[in-house]
Amino acid sequence: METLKILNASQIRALDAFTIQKEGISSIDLMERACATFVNWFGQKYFLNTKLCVNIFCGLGNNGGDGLAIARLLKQQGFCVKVFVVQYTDKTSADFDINLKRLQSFAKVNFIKTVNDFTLFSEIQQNNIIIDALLGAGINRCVEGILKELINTLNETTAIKIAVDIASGLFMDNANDKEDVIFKPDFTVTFQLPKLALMLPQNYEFVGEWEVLDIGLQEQMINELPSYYFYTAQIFPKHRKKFSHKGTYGHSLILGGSKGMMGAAILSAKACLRSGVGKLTCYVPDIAYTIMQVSVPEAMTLTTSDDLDFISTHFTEKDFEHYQAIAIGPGISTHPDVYKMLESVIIAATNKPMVIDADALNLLGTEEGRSLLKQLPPNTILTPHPKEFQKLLGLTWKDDFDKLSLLQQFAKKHQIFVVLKGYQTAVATPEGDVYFNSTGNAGMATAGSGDVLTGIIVALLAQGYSAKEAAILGVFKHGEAGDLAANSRGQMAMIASDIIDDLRW
Ligand SMILES: NC(=O)C1=CN([C@@H]2O[C@H](COP(=O)(O)OP(=O)(O)OC[C@H]3O[C@@H](n4cnc5c(N)ncnc54)[C@H](OP(=O)(O)O)[C@@H]3O)[C@@H](O)[C@H]2O)[C@@H](O)CC1
Ligand SMILES: [K+]
Repeated sequence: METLKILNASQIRALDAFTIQKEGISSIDLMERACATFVNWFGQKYFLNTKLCVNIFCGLGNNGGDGLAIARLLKQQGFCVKVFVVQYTDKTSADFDINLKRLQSFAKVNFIKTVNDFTLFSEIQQNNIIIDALLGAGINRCVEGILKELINTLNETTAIKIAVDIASGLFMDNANDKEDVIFKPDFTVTFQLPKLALMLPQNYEFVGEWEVLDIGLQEQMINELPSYYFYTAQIFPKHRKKFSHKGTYGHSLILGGSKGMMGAAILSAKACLRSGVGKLTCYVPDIAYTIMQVSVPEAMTLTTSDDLDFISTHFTEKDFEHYQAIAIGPGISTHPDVYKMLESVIIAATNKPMVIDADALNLLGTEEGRSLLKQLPPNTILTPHPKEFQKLLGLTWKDDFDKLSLLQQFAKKHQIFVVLKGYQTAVATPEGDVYFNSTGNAGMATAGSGDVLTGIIVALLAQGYSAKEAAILGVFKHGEAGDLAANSRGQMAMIASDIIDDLRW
């Protein structure tokens, strides 16, 4: 698994200082390196597009210093560059001063002191670019005064907007107030490591697309610095052995379906079979026996003869002895008898890897259901979307940072894995770590998508992947398949079955 660690602003400052000391360079050299990397990225994106006018807005700290160095380097490459320094205070950083001198030796720098000076850039048009180097990691309060006016004005232009390191006004490690004024970039180009603020849905319009540029900060220290947060850049499945048979890859049991919701169980079953499981048994309501047999011929099907629309069986440990992993939830309905069934499964599944989804989560998210949470076998995987997670908690959150912290506490308290679904799905571990996913797209916000994920995860559990591997790898491959489906049809045309069709292992 390739992950990027997410560090907070003060850790990044320490990493910065350590790199400077370890390499025996000065901070201006590191700034130059970061800016050269940025300009290289920019050049690849807008290669020799000399019609573009690049308007760079600089603050007075090191983020502003970056802006000045980027201006110089872009100018040297033949880009049309205009530079605006906002004088909101008299205090400047040393590296800002050096870069201002370097730039002024061969280019004009415009200074903005009041709103009247906004006429200096009034001609910024659609095909132009705005680079935001006003404030970066050093932000410690919301923006006010001239900075606020400027950011509001820039946000109104139709130019392509790029933030250096992080959008000005956006806090890296904690929540902004709703009223805060923040730059709204199309791209955030951030140095070395992703930042926590980039992970959370509430910040989407203040992040845009984002990319990390490696500026060569010391790996050794990155590895040593503690963090709860990681970004899963890549993860691969294990190789299948040449001398293997279906018994090698485990037997999954999916408990799913009820009248009118058999599709959910079918999608889980198909996704499970497409994810390398050796054998699959589906336990479905009596009325759905034929539906399942016909829809998924590769799966074995079990049922009762009670003529019911839902599963109301009371399971015991013995019922599960032939299975390596269990999934429960897709389409099971929230009938009170189904709750009793779920309770029996949770009690009987001690020591069985298990994934719990959909209606099973709705049942656990009731007053009565929440008391069952403490009986969940350790390492059970829950896969709620935010609404289901809210029910499981029995309370709501102030903002996404608060939600994240509640997620960590919940996973720790119950010693389980929680897959909080959404863009950049967060997988929380019993240790309280969180892995944000890098694959997936908005086309996956469609009925049945979650059922597919459940099928993938239970297949991986049955094959002997640990709960952590199954959750992180499952989420990653689910998103990757979603990206393939979106590439071939477009996000709006995608349905959950396309995600199954596009699974590649
Ligand atoms: N780390 C790395 O690896 C590298 C980092 N690099 C770059 O350095 C950037 C960080 O630079 P930085 O520390 O100088 O902070 P920056 O964001 O420019 O702020 C400057 C000062 O503004 C102030 N201030 C705070 N909030 C404010 C507000 N709302 N409104 C007004 N003022 C406010 C506050 O000072 P205060 O007023 O509190 O004394 C603060 O000190 C980083 O994002 C990256 O671009 C690269 O060059 C090289 C590699
Ligand atoms: K910025």
